[in-house]
Amino acid sequence: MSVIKVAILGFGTVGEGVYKTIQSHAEELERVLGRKVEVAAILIKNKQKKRNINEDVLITSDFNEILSLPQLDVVVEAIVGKEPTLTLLKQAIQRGSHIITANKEMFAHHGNELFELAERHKVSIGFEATVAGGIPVIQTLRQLLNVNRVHTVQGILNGTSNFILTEMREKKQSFADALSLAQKKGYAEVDPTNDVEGFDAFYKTMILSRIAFGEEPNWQDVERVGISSITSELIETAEKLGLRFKHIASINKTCSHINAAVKPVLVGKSHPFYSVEGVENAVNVHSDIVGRITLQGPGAGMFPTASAVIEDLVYVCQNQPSNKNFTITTAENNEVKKGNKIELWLIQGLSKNYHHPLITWVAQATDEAAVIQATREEIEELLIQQKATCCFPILGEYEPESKNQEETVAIL
Ligand SMILES: NC(=O)C1=CN([C@@H]2O[C@H](COP(=O)(O)OP(=O)(O)OC[C@H]3O[C@@H](n4cnc5c(N)ncnc54)[C@H](OP(=O)(O)O)[C@@H]3O)[C@@H](O)[C@H]2O)C=CC1
Ligand SMILES: N[C@@H](CC=O)C(=O)O
Repeated sequence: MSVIKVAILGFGTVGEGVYKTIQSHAEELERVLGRKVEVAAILIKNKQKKRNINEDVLITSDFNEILSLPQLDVVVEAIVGKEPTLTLLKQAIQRGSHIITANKEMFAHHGNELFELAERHKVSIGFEATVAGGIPVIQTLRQLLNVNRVHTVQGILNGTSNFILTEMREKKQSFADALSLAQKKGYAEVDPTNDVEGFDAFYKTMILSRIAFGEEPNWQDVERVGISSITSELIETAEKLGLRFKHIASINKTCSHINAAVKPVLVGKSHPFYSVEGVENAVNVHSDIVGRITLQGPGAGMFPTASAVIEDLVYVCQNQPSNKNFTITTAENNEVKKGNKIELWLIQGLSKNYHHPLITWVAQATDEAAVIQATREEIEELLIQQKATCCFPILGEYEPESKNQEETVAIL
């Protein structure tokens, strides 16, 4: 019986998880693919590190040795950064191998280039692991929503950020300690600035936008804010109001263009993301026939990510065209012009005595923080004039948490 030969680039959290899963699920893979799957080679950087890899696997830091193997059906990429990754994957495609990547930074920047090359060489690309870890969001959008017109996609897309926010709230951990734990657990990027400043979620959002709307917004127009400014005090204040901080990406398409933002916002109990905690991610798709669908699951870590890669292994071995059904029908929202919509905000530092005809006070959390209703323009004006120190939008409805809370939070 012929065998499917795989090379894994990188043997860190993801690469090792893929290697172990190919072994632990060998029977299932053989059953579904009709052939055994064998890891032929692993590319690493540091040859001195001790690794638990079978002797018959080629371990090398020279990709040419992998390209020279007599058979190479699939190259799984789980290394870091745009280069040398892009170059290695192009070489793999040119050699006729299907590729699978977990590397969102590289894929957000160069996905289209790889698709064109893959099409010419008649190979497939799997990239499920680039967005939301173990949640099969790419396949869901690709296979289940061909006729639905998608209005909006919202998601918690960075496991590390959600983990940090949860640890800070539940266990009263400091930001630094929570980040350090996320690193130990293998959730964070090699450079965790990517996680906590929103770059990782931004790349994932761009990949999702391509799937959901067939195109991306202009990258410069996307508001990208990370969680590094969220203090324990802010988290505590929000909790008093029955709200939780979540780092949320949102994308929608209006008549003329795609809007996207990646930033910390507040959600109340009725929001589907309120209970998405720890390293979990969630993606909510709103489309015209089905309504709202929320997918939730582990957004980072060894085996959740390996799960996405292994399912992609089946997908590419069945030689699905890499770009199949990439564009699904989109609904055009006739939204009120950005900036003029009245929204709910948690605002800090605004004097209780401040009155403005266009600002409605909803609840006072502490002497320093309140929930107000205002347009984004008014909020920006308050910040420019330094009448407030910071503010965060509240998604969905705001309801005080309990009777008890109504006593402590003055509803005006
Ligand atoms: N961790 C996670 O939960 C998830 C990560 N990802 C993505 O997967 C990729 C890998 O992440 P992760 O496993 O966490 O990273 P790690 O840092 O744990 O592992 C990276 C691996 O890549 C190897 N490597 C790095 N640079 C090179 C190079 N130039 N040539 C050869 N090998 C190289 C390292 O080699 P050596 O061991 O020798 O140092 C290491 O084995 C990243 O792009 C990440 O964004 C995607 C989804 C989830
Ligand atoms: N660092 C990423 C890993 C998965 O993509 C995250 O925390 O989400």
